[in-house]
Amino acid sequence: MPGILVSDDAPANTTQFEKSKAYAEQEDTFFDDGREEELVEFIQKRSEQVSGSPSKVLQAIDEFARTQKYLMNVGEDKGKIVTDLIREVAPGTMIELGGYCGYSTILFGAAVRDAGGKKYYSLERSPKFAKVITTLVAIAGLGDFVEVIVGPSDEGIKKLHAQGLQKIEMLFLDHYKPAYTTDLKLSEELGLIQKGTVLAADNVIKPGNPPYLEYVRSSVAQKKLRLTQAAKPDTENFPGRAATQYSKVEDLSMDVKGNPHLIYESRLVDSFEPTGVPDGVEITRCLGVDESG
Ligand SMILES: C[S@@+](CC[C@H](N)C(=O)[O-])C[C@H]1O[C@@H](n2cnc3c(N)ncnc32)[C@H](O)[C@@H]1O
Repeated sequence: MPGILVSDDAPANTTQFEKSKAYAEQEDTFFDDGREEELVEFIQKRSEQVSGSPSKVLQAIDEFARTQKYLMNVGEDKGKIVTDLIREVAPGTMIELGGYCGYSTILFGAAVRDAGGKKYYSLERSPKFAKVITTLVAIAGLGDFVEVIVGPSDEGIKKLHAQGLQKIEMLFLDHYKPAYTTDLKLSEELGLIQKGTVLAADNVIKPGNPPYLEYVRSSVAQKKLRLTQAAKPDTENFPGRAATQYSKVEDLSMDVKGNPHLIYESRLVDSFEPTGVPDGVEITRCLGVDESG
């Protein structure tokens, strides 16, 4: 494929992609066409060998995506960026937006558990995919550690807040691309984003997420100024089919303003999609609140 750096032996997260590990190419229709059920069958057939081992279940999911059909997982290279961060932050709880078949759920759930954490929440809109996550998480032995919350992410965030969640320690954003910004602003309004909160956002290069990058890289003054201007729909400025990626444009509230006083420090970590296509993870840390008014 053009534009892809390849090597047979480079380790993950260097400037090169190890092509022997590439997933099957992404087709025009690349999810919800029966492949998720095929994956469950593939893993269940191997359950004796992989049961109770997150890393073995992940290897089996990778094997399916390499030899059978593409899966829209975060993959090994970008996954390592986030697991390294989990080891550093050691969050008590972590939330992901968009769980799909549970690859990130198992990879990051195990990392949070191994770092001494208490719970991993996976917010997944599709009841069918939520069932796949629950099945594979149970095979990996993480059934008691992971809670899957079925429904749109904004409802899941509000539910967790209503149940007493006071702060988001770590958030992985990997769902409907325009909802990254809206859900972050909602979390800000609920007071869940505080000094020390760490955000990891997938796919900020492929397919890209210009509104999210603009928001987390803005100063407090820039965010305050933008609030005085007319609001733009969150589906604007998306490349290709990113805005409609999950079959239809989701309803996103235009009323969510966020908290412009939160100070962020944000940086891109370059990496690769599991197919070898260049992508990156945006890592954002909340440094506190600007009290100057
Ligand atoms: C790219 S996949 C997630 C991949 C997963 N994080 C992994 O790496 O294994 C995106 C998922 O987000 C889900 N999704 C889309 N919009 C959503 C929303 N508003 N709330 C929750 N989940 C959503 C889709 O159903 C899909 O399963």
